Amino acid sequence: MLLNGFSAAAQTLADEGKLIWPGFLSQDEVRQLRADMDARRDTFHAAGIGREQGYQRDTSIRGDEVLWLENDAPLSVPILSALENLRQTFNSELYLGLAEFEAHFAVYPLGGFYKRHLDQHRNRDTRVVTFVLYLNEDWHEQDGGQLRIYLDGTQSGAWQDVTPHGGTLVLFLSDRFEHEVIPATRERRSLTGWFRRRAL
Ligand SMILES: O=C(O)CCC(=O)C(=O)O
Ligand SMILES: [Fe+2]
Repeated sequence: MLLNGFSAAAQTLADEGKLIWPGFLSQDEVRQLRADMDARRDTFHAAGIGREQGYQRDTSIRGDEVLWLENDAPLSVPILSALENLRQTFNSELYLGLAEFEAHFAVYPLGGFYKRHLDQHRNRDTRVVTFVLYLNEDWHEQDGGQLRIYLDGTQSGAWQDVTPHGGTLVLFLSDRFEHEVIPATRERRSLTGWFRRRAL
């Protein structure tokens, strides 16, 4: 796991609003986290959209299954403490006032997708930075499953596709980039979450 370069990552996030970081985890670490997911596979549930009264499950919008992780969940790779260090770096370098993070494992079944969306909930904008860490083995371009990041607000606007190679970490400002998950021809896994400010 890369434990340096966090300051440079903060700078890129400040300059560009996003950061693609291939090789954040080694393939061996990816395998270990996949095993952690497998051990918890029975406890995953269909992901929803919105929160509290607005919460709903809608498989026409997203088709993944998730397992929320406690911040001290015992995993084979200390990824949660690395994310905690990243949170602290973003605070000290960028004054983002990130109070905490939330994270879940996600599994998209074959053909699964998540339609274009913004990660902030309409009534509670506490999500500041989104992170997605891919946990796939031997992913190829033709397997699909790209994360499509829209670079401006318009439907016709340009986008950037990220192939979900195992070990790649993606970070972006949650209120800036709409994005979607393109269907894949195989199961697609990740650890996804958000650095958040405290609700006012
Ligand atoms: O898995 C991805 O690439 C992105 C997932 C996502 O957009 C989300 O969970 O909000
Ligand atoms: Fe998202």
